[in-house]
Amino acid sequence: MSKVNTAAMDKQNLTAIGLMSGTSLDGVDAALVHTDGEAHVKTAQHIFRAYTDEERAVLVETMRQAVKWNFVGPSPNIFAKAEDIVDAAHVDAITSLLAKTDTQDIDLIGYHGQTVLHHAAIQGQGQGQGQKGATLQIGRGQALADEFGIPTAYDFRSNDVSVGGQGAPLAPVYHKALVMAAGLSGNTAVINIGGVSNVTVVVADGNIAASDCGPGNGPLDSWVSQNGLGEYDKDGVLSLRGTPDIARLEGWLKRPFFLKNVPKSADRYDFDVLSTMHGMSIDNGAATLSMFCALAIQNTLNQYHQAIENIVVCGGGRHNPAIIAALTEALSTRVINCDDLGWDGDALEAQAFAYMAVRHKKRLPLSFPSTTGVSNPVTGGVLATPNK
Ligand SMILES: Nc1ncnc2c1ncn2[C@@H]1O[C@H](COP(=O)(O)OP(=O)(O)OP(=O)(O)O)[C@@H](O)[C@H]1O
Ligand SMILES: CC(=O)N[C@H]1[C@@H]2OC[C@@H](O2)[C@@H](O)[C@@H]1O[C@H](C)C(=O)O
Repeated sequence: MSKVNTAAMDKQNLTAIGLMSGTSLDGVDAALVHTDGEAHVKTAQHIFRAYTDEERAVLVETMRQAVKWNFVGPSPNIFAKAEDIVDAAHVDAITSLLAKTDTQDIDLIGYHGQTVLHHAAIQGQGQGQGQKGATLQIGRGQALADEFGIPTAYDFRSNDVSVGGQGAPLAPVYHKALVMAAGLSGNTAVINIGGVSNVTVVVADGNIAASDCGPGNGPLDSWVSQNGLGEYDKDGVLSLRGTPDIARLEGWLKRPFFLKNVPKSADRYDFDVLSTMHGMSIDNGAATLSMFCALAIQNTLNQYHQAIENIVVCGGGRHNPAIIAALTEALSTRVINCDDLGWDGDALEAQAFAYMAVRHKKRLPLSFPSTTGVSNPVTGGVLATPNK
């Protein structure tokens, strides 16, 4: 199958499929975007392809082995099997997306892959002056390029890490485009609550700053599944019944991650608080973890010392009323569900990688000193061109 439109490559607006398999390991989001990689963004269809329980079990085990491997020596054998699963799930996702659209001329695919291990760069005295981090996203860009006959940008984080950046978050450049198009007045924070949470502050003149905040739904998901109650706290039912343990929260918030300056990045498994939760009821544990997510976001926003008029929330955590209530209380302000601005909060990260694929193609920067701590704005991604 070939859907490449090489003649269209030079046009200002390109059509790209963006793909994201996030730290929650719930599945793959695929989204279609028409964009010039700058101010013009027109979003189209989105689909979600869930991982099966068997697939998720392999990915969870892969991450467990990745932590032990720690980037030292040959990578664990399970990585190849996990990469097959990740590639195949993305092929399914693209196939379903293409079946849902009349658009035939796809110029690019932006393939994030699955992060299996992420070590943040250690901050130094100046931007980009510390010790470099390391990051690994599995998923073969060439496999998708060959399968669909569409050039595929992948490995978006390595370049930033190689020049001393945190390698994350990268979505801020897309958040900026959405905020500017929405015409909100005043400063805006876009908060993504996935397995890990992150924020982009877009100030009224268009400058951006960003950082990971810390735990999103990750620890709560682990608590729920460890207690045999499913994959996540659906609609916040458990959290809403419980009472947060303030003393525990105060202790958790003294951990090194929270003492670092923005911009900083995190791995889903950087917050091993579950080992300190023995004896808690399921409901109180869930309530405490929902509030942990909210306080981590508050802690990050406080570092900007800036009035923020609009707080916009996207990512799966916006579906959890306990997290939203805790966030509203912590920030003493109303939070806006991004869907109310006409954004699709479940598709946003996939859209961001479509947008970034186009920026890669145009050699535009993906990250900035104020978003990942790199010394200078840098682009990112590697391009796989179809062999057939
Ligand atoms: N109805 C719901 N009620 C409560 N929580 C929900 C609901 N729907 C989704 N979630 C939460 O959202 C999570 C998925 O969010 P999302 O897809 O944004 O994460 P991700 O993209 O995998 O993570 P990251 O952004 O860290 O890469 C689920 O694991 C769950 O915790
Ligand atoms: C290393 C990695 O995969 N980080 C993810 C993760 O999930 C949320 C947060 O942590 C963010 O930093 C990033 O993803 C988004 C898409 C980003 O780079 O903006």
